Amino acid sequence: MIEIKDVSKLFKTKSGDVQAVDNVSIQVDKGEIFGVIGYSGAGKSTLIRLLNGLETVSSGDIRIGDDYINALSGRALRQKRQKVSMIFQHFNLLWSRTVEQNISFPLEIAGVNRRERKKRVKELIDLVGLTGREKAYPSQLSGGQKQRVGIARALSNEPEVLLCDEATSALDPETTDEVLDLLLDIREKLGLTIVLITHEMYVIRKICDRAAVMENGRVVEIGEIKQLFRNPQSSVTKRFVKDDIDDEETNVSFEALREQFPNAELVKLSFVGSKSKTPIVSKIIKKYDVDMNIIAGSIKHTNKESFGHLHVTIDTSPSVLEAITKDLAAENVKLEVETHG
Ligand SMILES: Nc1ncnc2c1ncn2[C@@H]1O[C@H](COP(=O)(O)OP(=O)(O)OP(=O)(O)O)[C@@H](O)[C@H]1O
Repeated sequence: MIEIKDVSKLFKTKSGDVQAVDNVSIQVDKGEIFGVIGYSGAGKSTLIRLLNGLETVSSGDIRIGDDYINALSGRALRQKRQKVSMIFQHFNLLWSRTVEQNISFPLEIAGVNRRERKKRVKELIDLVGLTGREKAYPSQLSGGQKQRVGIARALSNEPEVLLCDEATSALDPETTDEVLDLLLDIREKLGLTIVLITHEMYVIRKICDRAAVMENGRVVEIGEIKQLFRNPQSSVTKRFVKDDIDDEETNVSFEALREQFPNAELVKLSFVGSKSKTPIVSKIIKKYDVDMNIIAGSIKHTNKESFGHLHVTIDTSPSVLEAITKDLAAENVKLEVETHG
């Protein structure tokens, strides 16, 4: 559906050249929710603006559907933009227009007749759950409702791709969840392909199928969400994953534990999906006759499955620990030693 091939973007500024996007290649399948995550300045905004032709590539190609975005201009580009629409962090609504007038606006520009517009606007209002709020002005809506209007407006011309530019960054956690659920729902109902950029790993985990991690304009890691969480490779991915996983309960103080269990190994067990239900810990305790204490644990959910971590102490010899590590690996549970006893 989307093919970004060897794309670079260089900005020439008075204070020198800025390589905002550096030789990036990404493919996104039809119906996929693909996330791009990175800290400020990583190049996410530039990349997403290249996708809808708001910026032009310095080199490389971007294909969406049958069209090469960099080969389009003028009317052809404007038409393509109707099929590659976008929602924004600050909603970008027209403040003097009501909800229904905002949603109708792109249809007016596209020359859709009044009757058709009315029908389409009603469908979209139902789809995003704003029935009853048609005549409200943006200033009368909550942040979540404003983003719903943004989503409905972006969907008005039946796009193939929806680009989300930090779409939930201005929202509180509960409203973020509502908007993310709406995006999942829309993907389900419309088979839409979604590309989102964010600096929040939570957003990636909650709805994306795959993600790319950017740093200094480059993609440093790309993969399925499960893989990024289970086995992050780059230091920046590790930081994002850690920030998302480490809630207060799992913030284990290793120093205190070392004092409490001076002879034990402190280990982290990571598991995915159904394995979280099998009695792996009790099997290991019985088989090796070892003492294990569960210190902390957490389970997180992605749009496909759950994965979790258990922090435990094991009082045993290095050779038995090695055998346990192998047994667990066969069950798809990763054992990492956190501190040495
Ligand atoms: N129009 C521009 N002219 C010059 N430099 C730019 C321009 N747009 C972006 N940059 C630079 O390109 C780099 C990448 O910026 P970009 O906005 O794409 O990153 P980002 O990951 O989206 O960060 P943020 O979340 O802060 O927007 C930064 O160094 C930025 O200063």
